[in-house]
Amino acid sequence: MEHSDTLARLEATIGQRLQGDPTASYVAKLNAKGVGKIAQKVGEEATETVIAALSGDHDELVGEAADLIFHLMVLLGAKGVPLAQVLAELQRREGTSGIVEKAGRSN
Ligand SMILES: N=c1c2ncn([C@@H]3O[C@H](COP(=O)(O)OP(=O)(O)OP(=O)(O)O)[C@@H](O)[C@H]3O)c2ncn1[C@@H]1O[C@H](COP(=O)(O)O)[C@@H](O)[C@H]1O
Repeated sequence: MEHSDTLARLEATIGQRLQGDPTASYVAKLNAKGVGKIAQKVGEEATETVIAALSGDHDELVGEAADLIFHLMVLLGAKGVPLAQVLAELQRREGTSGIVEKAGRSN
């Protein structure tokens, strides 16, 4: 199965589950707690990803990165931001340099 389709399938599943039964779905349970709780989970998973990168092993980092991306996808879904819009923004940046000239600044 193509990995490139995985995020699209996950987005569709999350979209179906957001308003689902909180006793049967983690996505529905998290969404029922509000966007603040989802955002908090993204922050926690980001921190765990950083810790895994600095002191964990390869598999730990893979797992934490998956948790982070999943929770970010839930946040985007809850906020009504289509993944395609984020991918379009990344595509727009393709070929541009990440180094931006800052006039009058030396750092
Ligand atoms: N990819 C995931 C995924 N990754 C992690 N998790 C869940 O995220 C939770 C994170 O664990 P934590 O210990 O940090 O959080 P918690 O203790 O459950 O919750 P809090 O204490 O923070 O409230 C765990 O319950 C994991 O099972 C996921 N749950 C669901 N998915 C995908 O979402 C789909 C829909 O899931 P449901 O909504 O459960 O049907 C699934 O088919 C999967 O594809």
